[in-house]
Amino acid sequence: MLELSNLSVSYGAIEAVNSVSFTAQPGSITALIGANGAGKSSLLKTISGLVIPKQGRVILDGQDLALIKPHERARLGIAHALEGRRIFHQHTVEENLITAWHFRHPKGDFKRAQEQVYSNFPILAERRRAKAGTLSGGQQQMLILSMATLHEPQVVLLDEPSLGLAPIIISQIYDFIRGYAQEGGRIVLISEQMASLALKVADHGHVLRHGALVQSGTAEQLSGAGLASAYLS
Ligand SMILES: Nc1ncnc2c1ncn2[C@@H]1O[C@H](COP(=O)(O)OP(=O)(O)OP(=O)(O)O)[C@@H](O)[C@H]1O
Repeated sequence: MLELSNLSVSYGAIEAVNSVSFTAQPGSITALIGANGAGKSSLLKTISGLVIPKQGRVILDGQDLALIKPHERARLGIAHALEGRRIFHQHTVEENLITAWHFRHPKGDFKRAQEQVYSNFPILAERRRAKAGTLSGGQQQMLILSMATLHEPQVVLLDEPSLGLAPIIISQIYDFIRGYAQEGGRIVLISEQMASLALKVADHGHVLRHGALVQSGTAEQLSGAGLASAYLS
């Protein structure tokens, strides 16, 4: 279980996250919903360790992560796909996968992991020798998700994975994320500006506004009336 307790983040005078607490269970997807600047990315960064909170705790399976550096969190099984398509554009699809594999000092079998990627997203197999910069936005997002999940991390943080993608690609990507969370009992957190998209894939949602949680519930509860007005203003 992942537990966020009373987390606050500031950048100088800017309060990005204000006393946020919630838990996320294995096998479930949690959506962080909010407008531009609501604090979603900052919250995800406190979990992967890229941002040090002003107060509060991040606890994974009972372990307080306060003193654990980002690269050590990655080895503990926390993967973070940052906002924007951060891949090596001049390298091929296969080279990007190899880089992601070696980045985390694996002991396992790369070939097997790679075949799993190509079975999840056959288009990546077709384009394995293409430079990543020549892929479509959807294919790049598939590559990013594949790189983030290559080591089968226990916790996956996805910052706006659907941004700028066509609905058919979004549903393909979300199907993969759902399977990844459910089949392996993993914890997935997704940040999304579009509540309707996030709530289609998530089990639970938390609405952030100006850094604070203003609404929480199951996806079904949040899909009801009143959500938009809670966070769009
Ligand atoms: N490195 C930084 N330095 C200063 N202010 C920052 C920094 N990163 C974020 N902020 C500010 O913190 C607040 C929350 O930003 P954050 O990126 O966490 O929100 P968000 O909900 O993820 O928005 P977006 O969807 O635009 O990424 C905003 O006011 C933003 O301008």
